[in-house]
Amino acid sequence: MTAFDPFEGMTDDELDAFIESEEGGAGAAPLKGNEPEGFRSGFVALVGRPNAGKSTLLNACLGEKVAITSPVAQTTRRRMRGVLNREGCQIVFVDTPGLHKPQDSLGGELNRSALMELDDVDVIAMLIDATKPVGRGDAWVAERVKKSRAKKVLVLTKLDLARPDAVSRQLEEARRLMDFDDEIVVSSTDGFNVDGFCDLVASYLPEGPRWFPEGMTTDESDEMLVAEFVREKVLMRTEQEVPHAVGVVCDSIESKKGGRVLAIHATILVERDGQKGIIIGRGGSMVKHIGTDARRDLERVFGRQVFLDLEVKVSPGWRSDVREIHRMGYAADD
Ligand SMILES: Nc1nc2c(ncn2[C@@H]2O[C@H](COP(=O)(O)OP(=O)(O)OP(=O)(O)O)[C@@H](O)[C@H]2O)c(=O)[nH]1
Repeated sequence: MTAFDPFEGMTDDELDAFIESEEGGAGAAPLKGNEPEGFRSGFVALVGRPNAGKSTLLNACLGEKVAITSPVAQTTRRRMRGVLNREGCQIVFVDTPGLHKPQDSLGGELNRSALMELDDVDVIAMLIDATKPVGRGDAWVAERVKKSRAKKVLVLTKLDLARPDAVSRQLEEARRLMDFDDEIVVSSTDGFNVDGFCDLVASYLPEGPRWFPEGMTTDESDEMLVAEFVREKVLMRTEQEVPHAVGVVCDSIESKKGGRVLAIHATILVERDGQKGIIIGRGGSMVKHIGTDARRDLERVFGRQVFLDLEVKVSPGWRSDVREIHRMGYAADD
């Protein structure tokens, strides 16, 4: 069962080429389509500090939610691609984990995953939050971005929250970080300049055929979408150290009742018994809320009724175990 069939519309030869080239994308062969002359296609990485608004901008560009978002820093734990097909171009956005000073193995792996993208894309959109002072964190990101040969676009986010004088100040500060090829201010929640942002990055893409079939929105598997939507609901409903200690694995997705119902089992992993108690809640109330919230989103994504069974387990110190981090699908090479 797949919600987004990544292979839809591909010939057998294209499928072989796609599989051989490590899931397609940067470094892979483009599809041989019959795009009109002048068709543009390429990769745009969204990078920046945690919470800068990368995943929210990705969802706004695509017009549907494929990446989870939350007020908790370091929500994104995987490099995720979102494909936007417009007249005359295909933009493959690459959402990356926020770049930050790592506190544990998970943080280190997240940085590595984000940095790996920088050399392999056509455009880097460096996002800076209009409401937070441009600081050492942004300078650190800029130093890494500078080394890439990609075109560099400064994107000032959350315009709806900032005063006009603060926006001008912020732009001046951001321009000092590096010589950007272009700049734009956006509000992803209001939709302000989201189309303009797509036009701008598209203008820097090289001419060439599509990289992904037209009907495809994301390269995430159904299992990963389930795990991420469940994790988002945990982030929304819990506080303090709990969100960072949570990992989610989707164990199974079964089609039932002639395909009308999906029975999904997922495990929420935490590091300590106390965190398990918080996730389960009094009389199981918290995990029930998380399940209800996630089920609503998943029914929309999969377009059918979902039965979601959640289990909570303790896996001490998983964030310090690189193998466990990768098994859960977080960070580079996954
Ligand atoms: N008001 C407003 N809030 C925004 C906007 N863009 C993002 N946010 C909020 O900012 C918070 C962080 O957004 P994300 O998109 O998750 O940020 P991110 O850069 O992907 O974060 P990491 O996963 O930590 O790297 C969320 O609470 C969003 O709702 C915007 O344009 N306006």
